[in-house]
Amino acid sequence: MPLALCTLSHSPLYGINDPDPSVLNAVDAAFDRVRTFVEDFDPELTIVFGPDHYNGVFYDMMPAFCIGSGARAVGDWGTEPGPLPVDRTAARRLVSAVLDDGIDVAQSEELHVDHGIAQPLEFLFGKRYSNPLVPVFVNAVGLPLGPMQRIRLLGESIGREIESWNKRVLIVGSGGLSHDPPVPRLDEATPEVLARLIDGRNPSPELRAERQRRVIEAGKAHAAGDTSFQQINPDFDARIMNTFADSAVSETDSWTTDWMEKNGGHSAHEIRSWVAAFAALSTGGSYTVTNRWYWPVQEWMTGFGMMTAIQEA
Ligand SMILES: O=C(O)CCc1cccc(O)c1O
Ligand SMILES: [Fe+2]
Repeated sequence: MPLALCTLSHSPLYGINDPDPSVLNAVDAAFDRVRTFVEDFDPELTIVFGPDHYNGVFYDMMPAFCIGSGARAVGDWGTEPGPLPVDRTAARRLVSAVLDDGIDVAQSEELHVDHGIAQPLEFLFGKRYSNPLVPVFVNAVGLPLGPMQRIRLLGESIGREIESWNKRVLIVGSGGLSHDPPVPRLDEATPEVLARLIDGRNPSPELRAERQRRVIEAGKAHAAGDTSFQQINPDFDARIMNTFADSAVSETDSWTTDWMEKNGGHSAHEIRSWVAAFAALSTGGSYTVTNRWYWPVQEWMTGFGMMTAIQEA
């Protein structure tokens, strides 16, 4: 039974700071194509790899990656709050299989996910989706991060296991390409920010609104040409997407955290979700990238890319 993949950038500024209609229409048309791709594939299960931005996972216990055998959306940036339709049995089997492979994955029976996982699901399945899924948190902002090889091995381990289930499984990878939005960082946190990075769950509506306002302002400034932000890097993004299109997933092992940050900005680590997704797809043999799109969108503060791929029969 074939596996299918779609990897896509996210940006909470979609629908808030929108680019020129010609760009927005092109992105929306691509989303329509991706949705058709998913409907045609008709997944029985969806595995979604995505990051968190200190809305659901904090430094009180920061795992490198964590499989959610239960999950709830925190509802940031207008995403729907509440429980996710997690296939607990499938998720627990994945945890066992990955541990058996010698990868010390964390498990959560109630993984809190933010727009990093909720936004692509809503884009793909609509607001109130009920199709079974397994969310996998991939640490991309809580530095320090381990080597890229580990995320590839995690993806491959998950890929081998789902391959053995003989089900139509859709693999989703969520994250921006090059981008550097104002996400707080441990190494420069004031005591007040540090407290939020350790224990920031259920912020007051005022605090959440203030954080979001800061990101919206940054997006506006970025779009207006403020160069104090690290710029979107289309060459870097093309290199990333070409690597996946060329089925060269293991080349990502040599990408260092430093290299990714210098060329792609701090949030470029979200590409780890794409690595996990393509690694999972690659375990069943060769795959074909059926579509790819890319726009550098200043208003959304990110290189915005999407790819779809299927296993070759
Ligand atoms: O709310 C936040 O902390 C960061 C929001 C954010 C902005 C642009 C692109 C992203 O991928 C992203 O996640
Ligand atoms: Fe993000």
